[in-house]
Amino acid sequence: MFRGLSMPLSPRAGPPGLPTRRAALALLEAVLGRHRPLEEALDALPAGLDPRDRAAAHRIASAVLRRLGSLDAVVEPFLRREPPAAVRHALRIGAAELLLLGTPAHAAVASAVALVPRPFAGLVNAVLRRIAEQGPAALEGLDAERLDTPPWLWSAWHAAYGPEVARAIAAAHRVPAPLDLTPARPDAAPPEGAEVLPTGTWRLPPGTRATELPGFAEGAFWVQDAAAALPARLLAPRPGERVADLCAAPGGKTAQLAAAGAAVTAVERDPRRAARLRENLARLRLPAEVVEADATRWGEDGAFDAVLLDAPCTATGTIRRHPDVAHLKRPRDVASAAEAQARLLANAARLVRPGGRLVFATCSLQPEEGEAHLEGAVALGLRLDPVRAGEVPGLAEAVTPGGWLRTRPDLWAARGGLDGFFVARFARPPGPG
Ligand SMILES: C[S@@+](CC[C@H](N)C(=O)[O-])C[C@H]1O[C@@H](n2cnc3c(N)ncnc32)[C@H](O)[C@@H]1O
Repeated sequence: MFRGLSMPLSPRAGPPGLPTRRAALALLEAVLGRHRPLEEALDALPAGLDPRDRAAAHRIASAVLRRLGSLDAVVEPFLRREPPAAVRHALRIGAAELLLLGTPAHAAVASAVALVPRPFAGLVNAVLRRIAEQGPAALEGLDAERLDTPPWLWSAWHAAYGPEVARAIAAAHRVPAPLDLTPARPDAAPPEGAEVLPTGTWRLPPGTRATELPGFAEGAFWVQDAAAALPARLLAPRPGERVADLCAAPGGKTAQLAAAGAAVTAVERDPRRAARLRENLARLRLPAEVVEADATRWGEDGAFDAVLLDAPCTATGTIRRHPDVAHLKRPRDVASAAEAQARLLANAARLVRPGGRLVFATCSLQPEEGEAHLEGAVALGLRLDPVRAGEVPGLAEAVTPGGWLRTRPDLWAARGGLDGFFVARFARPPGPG
C-alpha cells in the first residue's frame, strides 16, 4: 500500500511543479547526455521560465548529480533492462525528491510520471511508489562515498591522499557548499548571519543569494570560496607594485590584488569572460587594466614585481560547488590541462623581474595539476618560497611539509569545508639568471 499518495494518479494530467521538473530533466540531459557544463545548461533554459522554477530545477539537478551513484543503486533492483535516458533521468529526479529533498511523495511521483512518454508511465509510477514506501532508509547501508564518486577520481584520490582522506573528500561532496564572500575592505562589517573565517572570508549558509545581500550593488564584497582567496593573499601585493594576474576572469583575484593597492594588469583570453571581468571590477569600483590576450605568450620579460597565475584546470577541487564537474571530466582532461599549465607557468616565470615573486594556483585535486609542476618551476629558474602556517590562520594543516598549500573539501569540515586548491609561491632570484 502506498501511503503518501492521497489522490488518484493521472500520468497525463500535468501536476503542479511540472515546469520545474521538465527544466531539471533538460539540465540532466545536457550534463549527462551531451556533456555540457551545468552553468551553460542553466543559461540555455527557456527565457520565459519562472526564476523560482529555474532555481528549483537547479537544486534538483544538483542533488541528482551529487548523489548519482547512490540514486542509481536505489533504482537498480526495480529495473529489468536499461530504460531510455529520459526515463532513467525521471527516475533519478523522482528518487532525489523522495529521498534527499523532502518533496511530498504524491508530488514527487506524479511529476516524475508526467515527464516520461506514456509507455513508461506505469514503470516510473511503480518504481517510485516502491522507493517512496522505503523512504530515506533506501539509502542506508550504501557505500555512498564510493558510489557517488566516478571510479577514476576515487582511484586518483586514493593514490594521492590515501584511503581515509579520499573517503573524506567524497563525503564532503555530498553537502552543498556555503556562500563565501571576500570583503572589499578588511574592516567592513559582515552581513547579518555571516561567520568571519580566520582568513577573513565571510561565510553564509548554503543557498544564500549574494545579489540580495545589502552592499552587493555598492561593491562591498564579491563571491569567492575561502580557499580561492588564498593565492592572492600569499602573493601579498604592496601598494603601487606592478602585478600581473594571468587567466583572470571572472576576477576574484584581480579584485583582491587591486583592493590591496597594486597596479594590476589582468590578462584573460576569452573575450566574453574578459567582459564579465570588466563588469565585476566596475561594480566593485576597483581599478585594473584588462588585457585580452593569450597568457602563454603575452608580456615583456621581467616587467612585473609579482605575477599571479591561477591557471585553467579540471576544477576537481570545486565539485561540492559544481557537482557536474565529477561527471564531465575525464583522465585525458587532466593530462591536457597539465600541459597547458606548464606552458602558462613558463611564460609567467619570464614576466617576473629578478627579485620578484610568483604564485601558481589551480583549483584541482589532481597532483598532475599541482605538485607535479614544482620541478618544472625550479627548472625555469624559480625558487620555492615556503608558505608559513601563520600566513593562513586556522589552516596550518593545509600547509605541506614541502612549503606549498594543499586545501581539500574535507578541511574545515565543521565550518562547511573549502574548495580544493594547490598554491605554491616562488621567488625569482635577484641578479643575472
Ligand atoms: C581558473 S579560471 C580563473 C579564475 C580567476 N583567476 C578568478 O579568480 O576569478 C581560468 C581562466 O583562464 C582563462 N584562460 C585559459 N587559458 C588562457 C590563456 N592561455 N590565456 C589567458 N587566459 C586563459 C579562462 O578563460 C578562464 O577565465
